[in-house]
Amino acid sequence: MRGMIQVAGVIDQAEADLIREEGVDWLGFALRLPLRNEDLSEADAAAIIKAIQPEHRGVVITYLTDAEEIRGFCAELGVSAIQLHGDVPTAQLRALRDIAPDLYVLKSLVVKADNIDELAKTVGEAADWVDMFITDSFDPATGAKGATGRPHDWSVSAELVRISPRPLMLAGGLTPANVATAINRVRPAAVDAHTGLEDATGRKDRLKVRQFVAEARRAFEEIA
Ligand SMILES: O=C(O)c1ccccc1NCC(=O)[C@H](O)[C@H](O)COP(=O)(O)O
Repeated sequence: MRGMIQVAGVIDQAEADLIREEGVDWLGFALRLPLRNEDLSEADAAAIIKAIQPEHRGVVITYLTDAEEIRGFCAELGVSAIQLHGDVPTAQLRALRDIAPDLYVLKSLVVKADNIDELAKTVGEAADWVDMFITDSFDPATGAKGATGRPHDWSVSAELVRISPRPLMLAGGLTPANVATAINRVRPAAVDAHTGLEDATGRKDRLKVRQFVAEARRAFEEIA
């Protein structure tokens, strides 16, 4: 799985349609978050996910950490992929693989000022139980570990790509203007963007999504 594009923070059916029409592969729905309100209800997310055709995929982005709870939530929503953004113990990742072997699991690696050793250790410990890692940015001002709109030190993500036995998705402050450079520097298997594709009202801007997809596809072809 290489050259994959995810757009996160879907807020309703119209936005999901826009993202899909512009050629994005995966649609991320942020639910059960500690720091901010969800953009949509779980019932609305489930209805949108149900209508997603097999060439696309709905991914639930959450801070849940308990394997049983994660499995139950995915079943309720009808999703086949989960992005775990919290500090999930390795034992819970292993338990999740045991009870939901077909669930595609992405595990976040939140890049801070000096935590590359800790992230490398997580890659080593978690790789057997996850399908993909996602590097994302930390905002020290708010404590946010996602949807920060801030790029991080891409050399950290590049090193994690080098050592990880699993594919890695790059996220954090990506925009149409920087995604090609980011792909060339980090050489990830996938990219994700959220706030960098929004307009002034907080909805996804069609032109920004279109440009992001075009720039990312071009860069993925260059590094292939
Ligand atoms: O998408 C969210 O609302 C969200 C909230 C809390 C934690 C993570 C969240 N999303 C994870 C993502 O995959 C985002 O797209 C990623 O953090 C990149 O966001 P941005 O820097 O705004 O492009």
